[in-house]
Amino acid sequence: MPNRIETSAPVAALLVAAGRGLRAGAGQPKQYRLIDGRPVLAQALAPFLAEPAIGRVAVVIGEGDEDRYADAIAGLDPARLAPPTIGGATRQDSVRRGLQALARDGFDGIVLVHDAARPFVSPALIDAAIRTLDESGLAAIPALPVTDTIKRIDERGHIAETPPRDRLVSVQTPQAFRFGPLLAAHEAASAALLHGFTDDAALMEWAGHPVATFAGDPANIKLTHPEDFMRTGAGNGKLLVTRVGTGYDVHAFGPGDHVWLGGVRIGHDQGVVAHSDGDVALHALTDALLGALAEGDIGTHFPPSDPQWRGAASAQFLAFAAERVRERGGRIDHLDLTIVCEAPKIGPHRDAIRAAIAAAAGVTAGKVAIKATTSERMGFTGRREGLAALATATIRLPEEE
Ligand SMILES: Nc1ccn([C@@H]2O[C@H](COP(=O)(O)OP(=O)(O)OP(=O)(O)O)[C@@H](O)[C@H]2O)c(=O)n1
Ligand SMILES: C[C@](O)(CO)[C@H](O)COP(=O)(O)O
Repeated sequence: MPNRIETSAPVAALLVAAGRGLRAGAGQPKQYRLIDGRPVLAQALAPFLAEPAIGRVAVVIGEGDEDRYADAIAGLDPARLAPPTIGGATRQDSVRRGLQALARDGFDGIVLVHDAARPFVSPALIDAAIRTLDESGLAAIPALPVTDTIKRIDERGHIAETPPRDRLVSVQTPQAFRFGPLLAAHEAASAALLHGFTDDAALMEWAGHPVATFAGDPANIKLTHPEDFMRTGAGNGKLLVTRVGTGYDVHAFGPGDHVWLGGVRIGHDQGVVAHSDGDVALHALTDALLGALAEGDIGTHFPPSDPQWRGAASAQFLAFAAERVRERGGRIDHLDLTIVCEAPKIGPHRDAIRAAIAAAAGVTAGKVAIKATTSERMGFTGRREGLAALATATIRLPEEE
């Protein structure tokens, strides 16, 4: 826990929330959508309201968003929350209007400008912003090294330049500034009819001020596109609820020299009697996912009567079910599999099976558990007449209406 921050000047936070969220879609501004049942804006505000060094928190909202805003902040401590300011057509305009409102209230000191669309901002990052600014001067912003190679393209989309990567960073918010110079830079840019600045540090650079950096946080993403909401687990802005499905499959042994289990070909003195490749593990997992989705079973989607599935690789069945989870705005939390047979031995193939299942389902291997057991020579598996698999799938799906 860092020490309480002692600053040389009062600190305010300005959250810009006047955008329309057109790239994220979903019919409403993204800052009012829910993640884990809480509005994005409320999540972005909470750590600023909780920071004792911040004396005032101001929000810029879109015209007509007053009711949405009131709903979103219900339950937050209103004591340090200033009445909202109405924003402008661009982020730059919205920040300027927010700064002007703070100036009208007589504020001067340090201001942290933050995107309401970054709800995962941590107390540690806010702390770093204030400390770095207080120690370094007029402007301090969070920066992360880029991991992709960045190129500049020409108007035809052809590469014009590949700048050396070791000096490139991507920058986030909160960005911390001395209030007076930031407001002056905004006013000057506006007077010069320059409205294309995509962050506030760029205005300070334009005004000739040095801008320091401190370490950004990879978790502090800006929700921009629908996939960003998918990654957070916030399918369509609805609360995600956990659903569990189970699956079971058996196949009789028959002539052959191998079996397929969990997408892995395992040499054996018998094969299995099946329409597809007879992979009981993948069939049980497919049914477990379809059960959690309440979308029928493997036979509903891949009827054994359909010749196209003769000898089919069962990984495609599991991949289909996993894709259905994603198409419905959900995510797979865990896949648990038990294979029941006297032989072949599963142990030597466990890691390969785990990796193959993870690849087919599009999850990390850490979300796949593989267990095996004999049935102590009892029943059809004990008599080596066939093999069986049981599976459980735990997923999260947007709550039903
Ligand atoms: N006129 C605007 C535009 C943007 N923002 C805010 O600036 C932040 C970053 O902008 P961006 O991600 O571009 O949000 P939107 O403008 O809402 O998105 P889009 O461009 O897809 O419509 C967001 O918190 C957004 O609400 C703002 O206050 N006023
Ligand atoms: C301010 C910002 O979040 C820094 O990365 C970014 O520039 C905002 O860009 P947007 O196009 O307004 O989302």
